[in-house]
Amino acid sequence: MSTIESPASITITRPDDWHLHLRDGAAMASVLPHTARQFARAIVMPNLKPPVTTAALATEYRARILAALPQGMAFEPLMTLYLTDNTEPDEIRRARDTGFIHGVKLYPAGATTNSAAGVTDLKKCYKTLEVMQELDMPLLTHGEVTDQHIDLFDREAVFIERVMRPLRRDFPELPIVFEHITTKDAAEYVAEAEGPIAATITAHHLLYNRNEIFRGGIRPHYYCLPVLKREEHRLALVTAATSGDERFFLGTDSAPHAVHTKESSCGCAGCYTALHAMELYATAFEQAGALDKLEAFASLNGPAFYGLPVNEGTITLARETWSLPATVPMGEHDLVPLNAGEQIGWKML
Ligand SMILES: NC(=O)N[C@@H](CC(=O)O)C(=O)O
Ligand SMILES: [Zn+2]
Ligand SMILES: [Zn+2]
Repeated sequence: MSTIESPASITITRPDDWHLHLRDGAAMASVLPHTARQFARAIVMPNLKPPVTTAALATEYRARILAALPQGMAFEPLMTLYLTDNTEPDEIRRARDTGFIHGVKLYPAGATTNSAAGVTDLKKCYKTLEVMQELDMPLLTHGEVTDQHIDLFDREAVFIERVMRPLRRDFPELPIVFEHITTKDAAEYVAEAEGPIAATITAHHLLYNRNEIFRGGIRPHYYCLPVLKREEHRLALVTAATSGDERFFLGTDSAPHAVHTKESSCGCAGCYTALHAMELYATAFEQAGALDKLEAFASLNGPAFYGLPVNEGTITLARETWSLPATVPMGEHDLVPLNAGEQIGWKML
């Protein structure tokens, strides 16, 4: 692609989303076309109710996704399993045998949306992790400790010390994706660690710091987990994403929630960006003067880590201003996308 700083458009290899929430049923049917328009493939998170804990459940979930895909749209869901204290090692073998399950997700119990069935103590999973390491099955981590005594803004940094370092010492060959990193600590850890480790970065964590949650009042659509951090952390994430380091790749963490569950006295965590993800990433990369690094981050580094082919075909993003809708349907409800009603300066054609 072009390396000119302010091109009228950019064309890159068709990208993938390496961290996505699609939900299920009617909600999934409403949001799926947004992602399928933007991305060829996505790593589909397993935090349904009940969670996707077995290869059989993932097989059924995948079939429901493919059945909901509008005619003429090409999209490949890359499935994941939800790790629990009781996941059997043989379940990993069954998952590997499907050929379409590409990772096992660690949700520390209580860390985020639908994580109640998550892992209480990683030591309980060691036999299963051994098989994952043997089969080269990536562990995808929501990297926050759940200790209520730890300040919310410090939970990712503490996770590195309490969970990630011991885990990587015990399983040095296990491929790990540190999902949706939000801190300088995580960006530096991933850049410097030995062995097979990578990280996904969301568009909203590249564009916003924590002020955004409180600008002019409390703004629930900017609340996600891990929560937005200080500006110095945002800058470190931009540096990592635009560095060309192949350990960093795109994961939107687009997380649809019905509007009434976010605009509430105890609102859910999650930002919806599936509608305009590539436009947001282009904005962030342009601000950093690094549009020429967008293709590696969005389309090349993820497949290399997961051992999958790079997509065929391209997408074009044009410098064109358009407005995000105030809401979009989500099953029988509506959701409010991030940047609802705002203008954005790039448009995916
Ligand atoms: N990111 C979020 O704030 N929410 C995600 C869960 C997650 O990725 O932690 C969701 O499922 O809604
Ligand atoms: Zn998460
Ligand atoms: Zn997520």
